[in-house]
Amino acid sequence: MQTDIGKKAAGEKAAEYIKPGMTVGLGTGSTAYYAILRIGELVRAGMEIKAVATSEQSEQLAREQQIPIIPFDKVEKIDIDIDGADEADAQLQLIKGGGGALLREKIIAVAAKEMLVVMDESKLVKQLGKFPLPVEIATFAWELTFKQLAASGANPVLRLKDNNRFVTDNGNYILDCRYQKIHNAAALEAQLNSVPGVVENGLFLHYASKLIIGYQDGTVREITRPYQGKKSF
Ligand SMILES: O=C(CO)[C@H](O)[C@H](O)COP(=O)(O)O
Repeated sequence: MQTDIGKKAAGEKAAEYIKPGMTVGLGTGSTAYYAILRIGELVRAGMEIKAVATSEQSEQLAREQQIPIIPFDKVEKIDIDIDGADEADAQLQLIKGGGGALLREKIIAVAAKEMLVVMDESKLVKQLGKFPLPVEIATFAWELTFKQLAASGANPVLRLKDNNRFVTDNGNYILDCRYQKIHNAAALEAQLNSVPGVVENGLFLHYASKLIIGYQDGTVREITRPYQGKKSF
């Protein structure tokens, strides 16, 4: 597929930032996939790293690639998190969760010193919101949470998979909220987080330190936020 050239270029470029001894967060999706494959090659060539995964799917892929996955009680720091995005703007604000892994992805992104976002050129937008914003919700009385979000103008749609309700790795549902344009992402994030039943939302506003954008000709462009000296904990 043509677009995979950009995804592959971005994923492989991100792996260049990994150094021996690092603990790496492994993202989820078809672009993070290419980073995980490349990291697997590095590991099999002898590079010693540790990793944590943002989904069961990525953990399984990592294990197939012989990447050592460590339990969370052994994590002292996460040096780099490499993950995809559904949309990103030039301020490095993201919408994530198209693959349904947003909660685990956000937990890892917050803990990582650096978050590298791998994406093809189609994901870079002037304004967030065209991609429906995934909101993970508790299954208990989900219909009421749905109504609360609908009343706030979110235009939610319950995510389905094979005609059944999509269930996240955490046992929750996802509402895809169709805003079309998000004018004040920080205010929207605060409003969503104030609704009981909302577990997490797909706005990642402050976490990305670098966008690695892959193009169909195989080149990459990077947009970097000045390093803030962020610690894991
Ligand atoms: O947030 C995600 C999963 O929850 C993915 O990172 C996002 O959906 C991008 O995926 P892809 O690289 O396949 O386009």
